[in-house]
Amino acid sequence: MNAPQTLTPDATVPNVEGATPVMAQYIQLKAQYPDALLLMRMGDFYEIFFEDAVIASAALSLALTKRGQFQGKDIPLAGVPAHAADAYIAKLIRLGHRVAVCDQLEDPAEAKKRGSKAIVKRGITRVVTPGTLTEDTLLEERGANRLVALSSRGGVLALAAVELSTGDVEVLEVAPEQLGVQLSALRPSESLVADRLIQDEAIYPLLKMYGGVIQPQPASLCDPTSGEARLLKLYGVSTLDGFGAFSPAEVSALGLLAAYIDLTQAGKIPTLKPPARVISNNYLAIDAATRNSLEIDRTQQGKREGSLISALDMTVTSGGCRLLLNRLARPLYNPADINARLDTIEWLLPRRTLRETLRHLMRSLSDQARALSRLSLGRGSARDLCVITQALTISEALASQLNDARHQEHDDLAGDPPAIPQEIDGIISALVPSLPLSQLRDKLARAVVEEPPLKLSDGGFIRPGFNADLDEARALRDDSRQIILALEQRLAAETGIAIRIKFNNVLGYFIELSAKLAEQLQAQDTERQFIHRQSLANQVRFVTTELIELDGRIQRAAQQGQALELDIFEQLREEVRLAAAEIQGGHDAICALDVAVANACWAEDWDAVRPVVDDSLRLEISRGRHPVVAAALKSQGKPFTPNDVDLDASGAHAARLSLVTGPNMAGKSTYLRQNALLIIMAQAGLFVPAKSMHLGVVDKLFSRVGAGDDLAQGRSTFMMEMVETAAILTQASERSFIILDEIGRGTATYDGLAIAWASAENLHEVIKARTLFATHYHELSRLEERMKHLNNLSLTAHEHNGELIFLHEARKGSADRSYGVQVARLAGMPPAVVSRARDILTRLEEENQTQLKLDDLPLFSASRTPEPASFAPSKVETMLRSVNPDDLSPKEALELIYNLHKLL
Ligand SMILES: Nc1ncnc2c1ncn2[C@@H]1O[C@H](COP(=O)(O)OP(=O)(O)OP(=O)(O)O)[C@@H](O)[C@H]1O
Repeated sequence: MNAPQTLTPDATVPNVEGATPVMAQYIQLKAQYPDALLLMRMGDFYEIFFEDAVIASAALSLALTKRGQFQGKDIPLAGVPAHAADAYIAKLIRLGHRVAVCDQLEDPAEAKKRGSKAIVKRGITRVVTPGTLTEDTLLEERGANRLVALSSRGGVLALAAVELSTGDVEVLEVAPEQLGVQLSALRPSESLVADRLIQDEAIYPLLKMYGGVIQPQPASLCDPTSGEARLLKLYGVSTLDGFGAFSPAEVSALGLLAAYIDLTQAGKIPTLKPPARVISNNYLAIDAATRNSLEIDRTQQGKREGSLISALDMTVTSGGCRLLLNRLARPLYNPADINARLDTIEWLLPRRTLRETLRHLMRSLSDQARALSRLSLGRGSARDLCVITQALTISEALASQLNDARHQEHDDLAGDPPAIPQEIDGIISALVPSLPLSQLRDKLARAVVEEPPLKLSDGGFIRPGFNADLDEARALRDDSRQIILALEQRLAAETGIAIRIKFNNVLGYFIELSAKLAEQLQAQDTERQFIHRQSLANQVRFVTTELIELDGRIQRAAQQGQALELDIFEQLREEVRLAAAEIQGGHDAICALDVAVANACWAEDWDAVRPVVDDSLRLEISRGRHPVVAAALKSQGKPFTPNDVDLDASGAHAARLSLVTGPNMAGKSTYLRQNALLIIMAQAGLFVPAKSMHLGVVDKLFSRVGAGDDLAQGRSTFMMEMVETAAILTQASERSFIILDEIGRGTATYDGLAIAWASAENLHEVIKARTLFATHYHELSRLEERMKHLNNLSLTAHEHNGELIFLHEARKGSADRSYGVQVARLAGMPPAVVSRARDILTRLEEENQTQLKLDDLPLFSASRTPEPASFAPSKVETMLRSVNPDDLSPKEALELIYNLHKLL
């Protein structure tokens, strides 16, 4: 990752003395964006000069040459062909650079009219940064690309996020200890952060880990009043009230986004949805370490393959896939909202033919959201218009399929029509276009050819018959070509020489003859009809007055045709832009439909069921399966053993904490993770791989499963383990779900056992959350006798003729041994080491080294001594630390006092 740099236009006037006009233009533009690599369009190339050329040539393996001198030194030069620029830009972005793209703002012919020395007008058309990409070629198809802004006002921290390619904007207030949860859920590619917050010791490491490329922002940009003004401009509204009430911190963060969009899009305004205010309490909180260890969207090695999403994803559109990812990244908390999603899947599940038809229709869709965003940013091509047309047509077809299914039911069943899920109802209304939108769709279909060229400049994308003026210009151009042909034939007949008329961009139309024929022509051309234009090695080129005239006519017709096409494109683009909100609504509906259909298909394939989700404190799963491990085993033709879990935080119907023991490799980790993953799926509103599941919603999910070293932060494995366990013990509530795998194993046996024991007691007695606690400390199983709401589970294995057989079955009771030595043998340890280990083990067991007098210990509650003085900063201290008194207005200072008071 690059070191943070500022990306702000610089107003300093550079010294261009002695530079050629083009170089002066380059230097002036570059001075405005000193931190971005400047690519300047010159003809068919984007040229890069000076230091940028050196950097880009090394990064892109380009030849580094020179062009002229400036202030007595050679000017380094590198260049990339304009048609391939996107690929080069993508590479630079991936390497952490920012790229300012400078384009020609007029036709070079226009510049020539101002005089032979006049240079073409050029300007920065956009600054490409990781979080503001919109080009398909630069984006990951199935992932979100977010830009976030982090700001604080009056002691309140706020995060705003935008996904430019789909127009989604979110904003939320976030408690400092929840920043990791929220950042890791958003996974931004780029973060705009108020300068002051970067200095904050608690915040910077989180940004470094989850924030993507960090862009510090000066305090002046964080001011909420100017932020509000920028937002009003961005949304084209006169007040933000229509979007809801935002706190000064939220407005400040949104204002940072607005400023950056303005800067990087060179003033072009994207069509964004109104900012959605995220209430963190409406979602299941999953902290970053838990998210990592559960491998929701990628494995710990960073791969999609092997993650939860890769096992579940049967979506057929990229927007649907992004939505599924979002839903898994941020599962819901409110049972009613969860059940609304589940209703949809339940409705779709038995309707297999309908599902197949819907999938078939959706499969042919291109990425409509991204096409729309390009069009609103003044980019995009005729192909993007086709994407919109096709999406609107398919939307209607999808709506009519859903409607038919609804009516069919009505006909099939006597009496009242069955209730259709609310979500499906909403999807249908969003998919049926309003009259103006369906008229726009028809117009687009009439206007744009079926397969338009990639680039607008290639022309030919408007259908014949759509615009009379265009048809006329084209007819003239085509007729003229006929006339050229006729002229060629006439001249050939007149001269007796096989005249060939050719065309190039420099000369226009010309006659080209071999040197020998040219000599013959000139010899017989007494009237000097043929004017010499150019001599090449073997060819000579001529023109005639008639040919020059014709050339002019043809070029004018072609230019007029092209200009007309571009005009029509602009008009259509504007009409699409004006209809953007409705088009986006339809797109969102398709994504939701895709996710629901995909999960219904997945549920059918995997025999998944609808979880019963309510506000109890239960977790009861019968024959649950790990979605990823079961799929991996199935692909190897191996079975997966389903397992049950039964927990109740209230302790009324089942244990609150299950201690899971069992030999190595017996499946403890798989069992723990499987239950956490099923909770995530259920709260994301998805069917789950089990025979049945009853879940009282979980507020926070914690997983402490095999942490790795975090050497970058100077934390050892054991330290990481303790940091994560501490986070659980301080943040979990009765409504949380916790999985703890072998805590305490990274230190000496007694220390580890003592920590594991005390943690288990604390979870049972104080936190009272539903917990699965896997351990190799078999001594802990004795806790079952001492604690009312704790039970023992074990994953068993049999030893048969020296062979270990794993049953992978979670049963009541505890395991007596770990079979570690046998597992070491299975892993291929040298036989001598295994045999020696066996001897040592027997000896140790005989000596009963770990036999402790633990039964004499008083219970946790009884042994609790007064809490030692806490060294961690209090919430009041944290809030005070996060403000800079000099930044506060009197109103904000007052607000801060109120916020501090609330913490008491
Ligand atoms: N329910 C199951 N059905 C079938 N195979 C399973 C099941 N659970 C686990 N396995 C297989 O057993 C292997 C080991 O499982 P896991 O890592 O969960 O064991 P463990 O008890 O946590 O081991 P250790 O104590 O050594 O960390 C898995 O990779 C998987 O292939």
